[in-house]
Amino acid sequence: MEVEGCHFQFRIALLGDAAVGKTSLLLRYVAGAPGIREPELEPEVAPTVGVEFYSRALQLRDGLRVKLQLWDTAGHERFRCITRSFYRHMVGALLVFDVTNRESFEHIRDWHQEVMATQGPDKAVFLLVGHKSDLQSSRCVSAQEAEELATSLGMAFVETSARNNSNVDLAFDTLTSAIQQALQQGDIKLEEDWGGIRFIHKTRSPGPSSRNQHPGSCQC
Ligand SMILES: Nc1nc2c(ncn2[C@@H]2O[C@H](COP(=O)(O)OP(=O)(O)OP(=O)(O)O)[C@@H](O)[C@H]2O)c(=O)[nH]1
Repeated sequence: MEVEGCHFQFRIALLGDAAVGKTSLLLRYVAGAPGIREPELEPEVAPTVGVEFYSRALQLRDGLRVKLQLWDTAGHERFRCITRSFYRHMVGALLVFDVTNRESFEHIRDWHQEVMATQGPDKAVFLLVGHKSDLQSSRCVSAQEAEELATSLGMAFVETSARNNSNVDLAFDTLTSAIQQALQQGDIKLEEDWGGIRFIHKTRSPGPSSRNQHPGSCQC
């Protein structure tokens, strides 16, 4: 995979039932980017209407630079036709449930199925996220059964808490690395007319020895 002077953009969505904590998880992740001060307290968040957009840049293990375009989707059923229209344009999804809400866990297969039905099997990489892990006393989904579900669906599992800032970076890093691996192995392919992954080439500025080349510009 070419690295120097180039980077990728990965489009990733957070999917899951209403109020499982998708916005809080995403706000915590975006606030944790280098140079951004962490929020002092988890803010009271309003339910998402349709889809909202965020981004964060990442440097991967081998020096590859990735810009994550992050889509926060509404969990409520009445927005489903809007969120569905985004599935085809993403390469990764965090399937989020609330460890204190059994129903949200039971709906994970439906979320997965819905994306697969829209996208086809070779486009999306998933991560199962058990959120609100700080609420241990009211937990009703064990880590073991979540692991089993993740394995049966062919994805990794991470438990997170926006309140404790626990494993937030790990969740996004795990998904990003899995996308990178799928790309390197050819399981996912770059396609001109598909926005899930964009390859952004930043050409060098012309030096004395490159006078005949067209001056390049960064398209990011
Ligand atoms: N204890 C605890 N509460 C959380 C955590 N993350 C979010 N919450 C709370 O859960 C509630 C719902 O959080 P949101 O982030 O709005 O959930 P959402 O999944 O984006 O909801 P929709 O936009 O309706 O789909 C809010 O009251 C949050 O404060 C967490 O890690 N721990």
